[in-house]
Amino acid sequence: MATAEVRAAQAVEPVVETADLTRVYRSATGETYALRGVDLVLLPGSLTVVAGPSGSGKSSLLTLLSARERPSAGELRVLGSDVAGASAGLLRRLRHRRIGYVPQRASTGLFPHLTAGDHVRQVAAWRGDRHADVHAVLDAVGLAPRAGHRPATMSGGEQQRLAVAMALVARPALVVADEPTAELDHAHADRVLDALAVAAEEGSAVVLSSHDPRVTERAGRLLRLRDGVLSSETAQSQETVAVIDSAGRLQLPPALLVRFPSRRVVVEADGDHVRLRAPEESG
Ligand SMILES: Nc1ncnc2c1ncn2[C@@H]1O[C@H](COP(=O)(O)OP(=O)(O)OP(=O)(O)O)[C@@H](O)[C@H]1O
Repeated sequence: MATAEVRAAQAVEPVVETADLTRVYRSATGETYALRGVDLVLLPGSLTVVAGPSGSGKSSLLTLLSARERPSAGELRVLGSDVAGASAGLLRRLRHRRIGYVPQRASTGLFPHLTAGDHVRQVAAWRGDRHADVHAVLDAVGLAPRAGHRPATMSGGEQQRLAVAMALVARPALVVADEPTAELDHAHADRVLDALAVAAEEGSAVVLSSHDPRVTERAGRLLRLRDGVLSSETAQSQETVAVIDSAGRLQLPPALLVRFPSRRVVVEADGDHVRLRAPEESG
């Protein structure tokens, strides 16, 4: 008998929801399908790692999830906003106030005239937190001694850690980091991963991309991309956490969905548990 036990928890609003998400780059030489129909839900308090070979679509996915670009097709809701239909102004406010983003090349998000401390203070102000503990945020990524330095006098790894500090200050609801440990030694990579994990524990939805096994093994949830398609998903805990939308619809992960080929389910309530069972075959 096919059954699936789903923890009866309070419905949690997803931070990101995608359906059939597609990204096509068009150029004079033709079209490149970077993402082909990605279905994904990111919940508050989660740490998700996206892995996959070079060119598999990781940066394209993270750019969309951070509301930096619009999808070519499919649905993308970020913090309640439809990214395809939202105005440019609304997306800019969303990015400034509620989304921390670490670009693959950290230097692209830095201002030459600001010190490391000023960068973090500026982002905290965008997020409406003028009393953020800038020293603590820099210290979390091992950058407190560099608070007075400008980007030109910082190494690539220091700039990357500064980008992480800017992404994390004032605890945005969504943190998106594109290979945030690529330029770091093991000790600093661990420190950055610790800081990202703390953000997830404190309620942010954190999603990062990486090739590094040291990063992927720390993922609460590991998604593998291949040729723009999500090829597998692994959760560290064995618990199945599904999403119930406001209309009461339950989205089962693909591994459970196959247990219900008729797309019909018997729902049984038993104390604290709700049990989903495939109906008996008739005739
Ligand atoms: N601006 C662009 N114009 C045209 N094609 C692009 C553009 N950006 C990415 N692509 C293509 O889209 C596909 C996915 O690229 P993407 O950068 O998302 O992969 P990735 O997994 O992040 O790679 P890497 O690990 O090397 O950073 C690749 O085939 C890439 O060449």
